[in-house]
Amino acid sequence: MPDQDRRTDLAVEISDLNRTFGDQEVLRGVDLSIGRGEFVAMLGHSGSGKSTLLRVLAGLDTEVGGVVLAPAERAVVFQNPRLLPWRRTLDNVVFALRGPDAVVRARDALAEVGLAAKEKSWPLTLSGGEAQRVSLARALVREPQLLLLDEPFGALDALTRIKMYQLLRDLWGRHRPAVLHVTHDVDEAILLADRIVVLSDGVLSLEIGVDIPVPRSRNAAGFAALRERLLAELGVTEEIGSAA
Ligand SMILES: Nc1ncnc2c1ncn2[C@@H]1O[C@H](COP(=O)(O)OP(=O)(O)OP(=O)(O)O)[C@@H](O)[C@H]1O
Repeated sequence: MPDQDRRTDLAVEISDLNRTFGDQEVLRGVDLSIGRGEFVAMLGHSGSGKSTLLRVLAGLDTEVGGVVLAPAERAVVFQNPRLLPWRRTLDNVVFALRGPDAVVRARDALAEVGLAAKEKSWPLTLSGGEAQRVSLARALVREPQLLLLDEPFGALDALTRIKMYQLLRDLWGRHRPAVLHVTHDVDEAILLADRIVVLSDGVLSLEIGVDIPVPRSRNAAGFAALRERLLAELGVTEEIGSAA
């Protein structure tokens, strides 16, 4: 995968991306661009091809058709924090970092996610939210131009999630990577993203800007309408308890 042309305003340019597994066409003619520093959320049903697309952008899958341009400096955060259990928290962030200032940078990154006091802790002693904060620190300490998030808050409780939204927005504001954030959560996408795309059976079926001023809340004007639009695109209705 070639490096993105540094003269453009785009961090990611995907055109006519196709991926098949056997005779299953998992991604079909996907076109997607992400601007430098832009925050894009991707919604889609289970099995629609979101993780496949993310893996392609991460450079983990090259068996594809079409053109994919993405920066070499990229980092991925998964639903499972994937910390190395035999390394203390700080050593997990230092891991794979080069240079004489690696430890200082890792300490700064841990402080940024509010975990300076946990640098000597073992990963198994951290809460789920703390472990995911370490995972974010490990990703951002390398100052990636592209941050790929694969349902990063999917395993967290609802209250921790809300705190993580704030943290992620703050981190993004300070470091300004381009972000592709894969989620099943429509509210999460609206609260966080500049633009939302919907992947339906391997095809990008909707692309929509989020025109709600920041700071955002679920009560903001336009939130409910956008939510309805996205749920309709996903083919979901929310009338729990209505007579069948
Ligand atoms: N390595 C693989 N070999 C064969 N099929 C695969 C492989 N990876 C993904 N698939 C198939 O591609 C389709 C899309 O999978 P993918 O993981 O991208 O979906 P997803 O939208 O991320 O789903 P979820 O939201 O459940 O994580 C699925 O039908 C899956 O079985």
